[in-house]
Amino acid sequence: MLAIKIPLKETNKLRIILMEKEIIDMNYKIQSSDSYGYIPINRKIDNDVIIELENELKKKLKGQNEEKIAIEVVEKNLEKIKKYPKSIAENLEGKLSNDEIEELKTSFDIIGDVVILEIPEKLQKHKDIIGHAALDFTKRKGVFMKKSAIEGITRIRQIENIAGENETRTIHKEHGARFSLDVKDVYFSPRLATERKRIASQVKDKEMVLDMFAGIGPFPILIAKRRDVEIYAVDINKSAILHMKENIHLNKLKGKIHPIHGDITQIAKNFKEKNMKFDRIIMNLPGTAYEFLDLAILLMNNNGILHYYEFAENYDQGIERISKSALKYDKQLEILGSRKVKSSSPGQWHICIDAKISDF
Ligand SMILES: C[S@@+](CC[C@H](N)C(=O)[O-])C[C@H]1O[C@@H](n2cnc3c(N)ncnc32)[C@H](O)[C@@H]1O
Repeated sequence: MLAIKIPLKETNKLRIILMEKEIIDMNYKIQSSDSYGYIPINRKIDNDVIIELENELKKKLKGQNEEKIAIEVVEKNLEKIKKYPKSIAENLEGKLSNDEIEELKTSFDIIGDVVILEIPEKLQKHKDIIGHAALDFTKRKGVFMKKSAIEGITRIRQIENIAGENETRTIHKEHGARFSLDVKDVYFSPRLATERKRIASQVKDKEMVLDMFAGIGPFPILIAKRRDVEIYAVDINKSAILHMKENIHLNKLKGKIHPIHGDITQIAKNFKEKNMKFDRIIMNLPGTAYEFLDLAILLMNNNGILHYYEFAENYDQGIERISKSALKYDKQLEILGSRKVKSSSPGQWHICIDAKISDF
C-alpha cells in the first residue's frame, strides 16, 4: 500500500495536515521505524501535492527543522486497524441490503453464553448471516432465533440455533448472583434484572416471603443473598424447580429458600392448612396473575406487601383488581408505588404495582 515517509519527529504534524486534506487512510495504522514515520494514504499523489504538503508542514514548523523536511511516497506494508462494530446491524453492512438491515429487529437478549434474537419472517432466509453477525458482535457461544412467542402455562418459547454452539444450558450472572438454567425449558428474562434488585433491596431480615411464580428462583436468590429470610418459592414447571435447587447451591445465601414444585392453587391449600402467612408476596406472572389475587390476599399477613405484575397500558386495571380482592376479604389497600418494568408489545407494558394489605 502507499504511505508517506517522513522524519519521525514531524509525523504527527503531517498526520493532522493529511487528515484535513482527507488523504490519510484511516483503515491502517501509522508505523514508525528507522527514525521515520510511515503514514498510510488513500490515493496516489503527484509532485504538486507533495510540494503543497511540504509547504504546509514548513508553515507549522515555523522555521524549525525546515531544511530536514522531505516527504517521500513509498510502498509499505502497514497493519490494518481492527474495528469493532457498534451493533449487529453495523456487522451486517455489505452483507444485507440497507433496507433489510433497517427491517431487522436488533434488540436481543443475552442469557449467559446464549444470545436470543428475533428475525422478521422476510429476513429468515438470511438467518445464517444474521446469526454469525450476532455471534461475532456479542462474543457469546451460541445464537438462537425466536420461533414462537412466550406461551403456555410455563411461559417458554421455541428457539432455533442459527450460529455457534447448539447448547441451551448456561449460567447467567446478575448482581453478583449466578443462575443456572436451560433457556429452552424455563422462563428467564435478563430485562427484569433492575426490577429484581429493586424488590430485593426492600426486603428486611426475618420476613416470610412467598414467590408464587418463582421460575428458576431469581427473585428468591437475590433476596436470600442479602437477607436472613425464609422464602417459599413455587413453580409449576419441574425443570424450573430443578434449576432453582441448583441455584440455591451455586450462591452463598443468608436466607433459606424452600423450592416447591406444583400449582400455587394446590400448594396454597397446604399453606392454609398449616396456617402459614407471608409478609411479602411476589406475583410475577403478568398475563394471568390477577386470577390468583384472592389467594394472595388470603395468604398475606396484616401489613404485608404485595408485588403484583400484569401486562397493561396503565395502572388503573391492576389497582382495581387488587382493591376488589382486598375488599372481598375485608382488607384495606395502600398503593405504595407503580412502575413500568419493561415494554411488552406496542402500547403495552409489563407493569408492577406495590401494595400494602392491612386489616381494617
Ligand atoms: C413469567 S414467569 C416468572 C418466573 C420468575 N419469577 C422470573 O422472574 O424469572 C412465570 C412462572 O410462573 C410459573 N407458573 C405459571 N402458572 C403457575 C401456577 N399456577 N403455579 C405455579 N407456577 C406457575 C411458570 O412456570 C413460570 O415459571
